[in-house]
Amino acid sequence: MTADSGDAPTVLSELREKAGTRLDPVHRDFFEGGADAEIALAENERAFRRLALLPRILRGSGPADTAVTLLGDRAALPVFVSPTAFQRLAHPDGELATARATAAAGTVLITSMASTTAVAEVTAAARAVRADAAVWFQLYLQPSPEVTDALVRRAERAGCGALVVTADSPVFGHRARDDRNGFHDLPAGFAAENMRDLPGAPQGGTLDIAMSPGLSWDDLRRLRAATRLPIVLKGVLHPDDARRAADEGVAALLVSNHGGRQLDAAPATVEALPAVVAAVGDRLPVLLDGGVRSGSDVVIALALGATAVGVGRPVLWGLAAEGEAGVARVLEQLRAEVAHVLTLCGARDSGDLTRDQVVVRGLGVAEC
Ligand SMILES: Cc1cc2nc3c(=O)[nH]c(=O)nc-3n(C[C@H](O)[C@H](O)[C@H](O)COP(=O)(O)O)c2cc1C
Ligand SMILES: O=C(O)C(=O)c1ccccc1
Repeated sequence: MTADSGDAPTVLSELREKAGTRLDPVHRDFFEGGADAEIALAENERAFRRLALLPRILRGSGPADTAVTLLGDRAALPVFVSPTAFQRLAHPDGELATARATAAAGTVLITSMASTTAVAEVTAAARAVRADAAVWFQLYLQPSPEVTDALVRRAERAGCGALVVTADSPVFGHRARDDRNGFHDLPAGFAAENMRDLPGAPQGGTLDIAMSPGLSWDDLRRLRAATRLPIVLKGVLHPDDARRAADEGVAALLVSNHGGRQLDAAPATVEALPAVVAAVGDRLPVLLDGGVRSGSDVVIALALGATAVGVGRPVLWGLAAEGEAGVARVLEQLRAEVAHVLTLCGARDSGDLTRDQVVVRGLGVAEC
């Protein structure tokens, strides 16, 4: 039996399958799952498949250059690692393996506030591989400013180059798989290591990560005043919020629906991207994550105006399947695919791509 057309196995899909055989099914559901009916989760991938790339020809573009600059950090590929929680549940080396592989690939790691390894250990592992490795810290603003401040100091001391503030989680999304499995906490022997020794934390234990619907632009402004680190706002979908974020002095935006794990009715991120780019693309870098599974997906997002894109689950698949080597394989595969697709599109780099090169599949008949 052959796979349905469009479903041929890829390096990433094979790592996903291997991860599935290695993971505890409860943890696999936690990593793979989305909110509610998992519509946003499915649509992130499907929306890329509804788009096509119109190649340009005979442009003499030469070999592709996949490198981009992200907030002053050089990335060898326009793909960064999006923050994902609890990586030690995927592999014993957890966040350390991800940090080493990402540093070796020469791209940016966004490490989660909900990591099972302390941020200082994550940055140390990355820097041991590459002295100038870029690690950014993902932050959920906490209702207590003292707690937020302590987390920011921790990220600063660890040498993080930016704070990535996740703003799409005024409450935790409903995850039906986790509810069914009764998965709501880390198992014994694992902890959210960044949450130790914070104001209000129990002696020897960790403070729970709070999500709060009370947070506002005022809280973001307070954060800006409390740090010199650039701030990336994660979870932007509405162009008016993009404009407001730019007005507030945010350094970059990350168009994201949290991998379909928060608002299930949220649009696919690649469908939300063009309006955000139109609103603020000339003022600050616009990043995207959600559903990126191939070099074509990356190039489509770049042609629509993204500076770079993030991958969440693909990194977890590599990690669960093969540890550090698996994460390295995911990033190398995407780098090679991006280079190949750029060349096939007649582009040396993302600056050669134009918006008109992205078309919607299935609408071509009207033009005939
Ligand atoms: C298992 C898992 C854990 C996640 N944990 C976090 C997190 O701690 N903080 C955060 O901002 N986003 C988190 N996300 C969302 C990712 O940063 C990212 O937006 C999403 O995974 C991108 O979609 P993709 O998985 O299709 O690549 C998580 C996603 C997954 C799948
Ligand atoms: O699962 C998630 O998507 C997530 O963001 C998260 C945040 C805190 C703890 C665990 C997971």
